[in-house]
Amino acid sequence: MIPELSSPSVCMRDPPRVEEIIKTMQKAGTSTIQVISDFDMTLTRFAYNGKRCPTSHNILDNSKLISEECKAQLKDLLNTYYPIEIDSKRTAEEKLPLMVEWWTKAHTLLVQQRIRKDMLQDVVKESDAMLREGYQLFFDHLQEHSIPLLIFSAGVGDVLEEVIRQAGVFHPNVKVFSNYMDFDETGVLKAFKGELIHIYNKREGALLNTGHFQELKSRHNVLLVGDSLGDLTMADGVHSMENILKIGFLNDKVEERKTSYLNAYDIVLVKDETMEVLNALLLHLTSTK
Ligand SMILES: Nc1ccn([C@@H]2O[C@H](COP(=O)(O)O)[C@@H](O)[C@H]2O)c(=O)n1
Ligand SMILES: [Mg+2]
Repeated sequence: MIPELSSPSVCMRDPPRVEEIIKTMQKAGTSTIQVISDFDMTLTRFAYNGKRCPTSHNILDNSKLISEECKAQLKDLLNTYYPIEIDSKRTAEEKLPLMVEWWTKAHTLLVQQRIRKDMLQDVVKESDAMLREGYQLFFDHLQEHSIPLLIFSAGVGDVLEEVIRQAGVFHPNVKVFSNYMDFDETGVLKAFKGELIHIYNKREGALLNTGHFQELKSRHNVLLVGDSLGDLTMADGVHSMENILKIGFLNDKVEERKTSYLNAYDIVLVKDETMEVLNALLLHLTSTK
């Protein structure tokens, strides 16, 4: 049906079921579809030329806005908590309080750095942030077909918005739900706004009062894209969902995590830094034949 689904990076637990969902969604038409995607390591690359690409947090962590002492502290946090985040032997329940601890400590350190809002543009420009190859087609195609894209991220909203703005793809159909910085009247970071979003609370609760899914209540077919098992709850608030196709990028610790990803995601893209499969799927879903 879609040749790209036979590429070596694609793994599926139940290919006939995937085919059935795709057929049903294509038949229902573009006006019934919405896309919900994670940001870091899903819309952005995990690595380039053998080197890790930064998350929206790391873009700040590695920037000129952060003192050397604070950089070392943020790196220590990353070295302590990231292995826990991707540890396949620990349950989500075990990890949750530790993830809250990571995010809270990192945000406290960032606030202490008195980051200036007007510097964010430069910091993103000077960073190694990279959207996945094929991002232009992905964003433009969704926009052309008026398909809403919700980016649901536990990263830093102001930074990730700047990444997509600088890439020229922050189209009107894109909404971002993330951790936003709160600046004082002089433009200096004083806190993070609202309820903390970390990788294990991406669900209805966080979006409940925003009216987002209420506005999209006629879009019963969801394409969910993520890179963490925590991303699987991003569509929990969708009204009367009829079909959901879950696509997961498996970037790191592939052998240890493959089984759990195959059990949770319909399509698993293993060490695939591109949006080729996702785009082929979108082109198929929006075709009329
Ligand atoms: N201080 C932190 C906390 C988290 N991260 C990474 O960000 C990712 C979350 O963002 P999503 O867009 O993927 O929701 C998460 O996977 C953490 O590894 C970080 O880099 N620094
Ligand atoms: Mg992610």
